[in-house]
Amino acid sequence: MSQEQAQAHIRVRDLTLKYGSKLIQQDLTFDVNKNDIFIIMGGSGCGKSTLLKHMMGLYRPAEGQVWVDDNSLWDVSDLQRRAMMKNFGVSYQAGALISSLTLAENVGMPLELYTELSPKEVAELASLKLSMVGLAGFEGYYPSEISGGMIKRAALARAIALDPEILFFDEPSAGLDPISARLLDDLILELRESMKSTIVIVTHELASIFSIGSNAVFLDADTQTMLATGNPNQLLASCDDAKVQQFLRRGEAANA
Ligand SMILES: Nc1ncnc2c1ncn2[C@@H]1O[C@H](COP(=O)(O)OP(=O)(O)OP(=O)(O)O)[C@@H](O)[C@H]1O
Repeated sequence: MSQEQAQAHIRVRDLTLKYGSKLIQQDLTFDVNKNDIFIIMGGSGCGKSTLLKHMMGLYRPAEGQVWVDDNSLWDVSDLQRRAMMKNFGVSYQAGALISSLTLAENVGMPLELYTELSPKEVAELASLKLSMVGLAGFEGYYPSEISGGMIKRAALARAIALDPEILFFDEPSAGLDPISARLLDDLILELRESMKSTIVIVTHELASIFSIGSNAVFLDADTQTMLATGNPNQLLASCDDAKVQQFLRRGEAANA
């Protein structure tokens, strides 16, 4: 293995997450490897979205570091951090698309904001990104005119508009029926291959966790820290922690 492969893409070290004085999570230390589909999992309200926002540079941690390659997000200048964040593509659970803009305009927005491309080039690139998520021909549609699954796909197209090295998705398949959720999982796998990106996902969909997750961290609300990290299938097979087992077995007897 070369040295480049040996170093994790994102290294979270001794991270403490707080809102004001309210502690959410502490002592978080784990690695996200290049090309991982890394799942942040855990029960409701344990701090998954909060961790994601800290990893993407939106919130400054109370303690600890988030390293991306050789740079610690909060130990560089604001300018450098913004440059690092240009390599991040983001899709949130809610409000993913602007309803008054067409799909092509939604996807083109980051290109208009962050590049010097001409309107024609923006339109062409937006069209290409839409085709990458199976939405060729839907450039002129408004979000209200397409299905929930297509909206999620368009949100992913917008997240990949700038060819980011790292994609952060918060509950990408929330609210979808199982078949549409499965199709979205397939798409995420395809994007990982075509973009060669590292993907960090918040989800509590067990089907997704097991089918696309290559690596994961489990957060616990009671102890306010992580109880496990690793491949979800391996955690299911060999993690000793009862709460992790209970979660991965959908609440079925942890001692089974
Ligand atoms: N901006 C905020 N200010 C203060 N507290 C917050 C803020 N955002 C979230 N919280 C609190 O932090 C805790 C963790 O929230 P977070 O949304 O990160 O959890 P989660 O694991 O993603 O939850 P869910 O699975 O229900 O979406 C919750 O108690 C929540 O109420």
